[in-house]
Amino acid sequence: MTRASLEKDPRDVAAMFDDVAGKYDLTNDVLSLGQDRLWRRAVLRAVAAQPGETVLDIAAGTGTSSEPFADGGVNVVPADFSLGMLRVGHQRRPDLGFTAADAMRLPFADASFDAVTMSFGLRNVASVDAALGEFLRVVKPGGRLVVCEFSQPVNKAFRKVYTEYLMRSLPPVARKVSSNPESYVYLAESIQAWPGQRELATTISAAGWSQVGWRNLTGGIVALHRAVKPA
Ligand SMILES: C[S@@+](CC[C@H](N)C(=O)[O-])C[C@H]1O[C@@H](n2cnc3c(N)ncnc32)[C@H](O)[C@@H]1O
Repeated sequence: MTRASLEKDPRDVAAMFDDVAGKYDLTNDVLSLGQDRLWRRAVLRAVAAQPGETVLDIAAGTGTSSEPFADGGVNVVPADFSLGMLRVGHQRRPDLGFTAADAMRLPFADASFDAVTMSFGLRNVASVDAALGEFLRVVKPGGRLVVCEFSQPVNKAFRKVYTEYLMRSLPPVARKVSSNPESYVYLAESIQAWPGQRELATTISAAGWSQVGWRNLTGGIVALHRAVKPA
């Protein structure tokens, strides 16, 4: 994945995450100024999994987004298509059943999960519609979808400061802490190119999901979109 290219060829995306896997969690903590921990707790609450339910955490990476579920006694399946991320995840949490899977062609039967969640993954898939369709297929009727993704700060002045941080401050910091600084330039550019809250909600509805809504976190830097599969 190069600076000039925001084309999301699945092989390039997987290779980029293979490359950053070793330092992924450290870099995340530094660049989000620790906010990522709050976002993960919010995802857990939004999914609201009951004991005995099974949740697919797709694009789970090193499993950091799956851990709150596992630690809360929920059956969580962390799945990702970057073998490098899965390897680091397995070293960190050998108790989690890491699974190789592409969000656009999931290796799971219809209606196998009570909920599907995806944190900071949807922005990277080549076809958002294909992924949303696959999530709908593998979740049970009445099951939930929770997407946690970077979004648009709602306050204009805050949005300006944040855009400065994203485009000017983040790349030099990433250069110091990451093994692949180019990937953090891609991060900044892909966030800028990503649709806002309302537009993403419309895309989720168009894919067949009902009761679509969202909640902003950290002033809209991140949005949690929630939806239900029609019964
Ligand atoms: C920014 S990381 C997020 C990891 C984790 N969910 C978290 O919150 O820390 C994005 C992950 O999405 C994965 N990914 C991107 N496109 C994917 C796809 N089509 N299928 C499966 N995983 C994908 C990448 O391999 C990477 O591990």
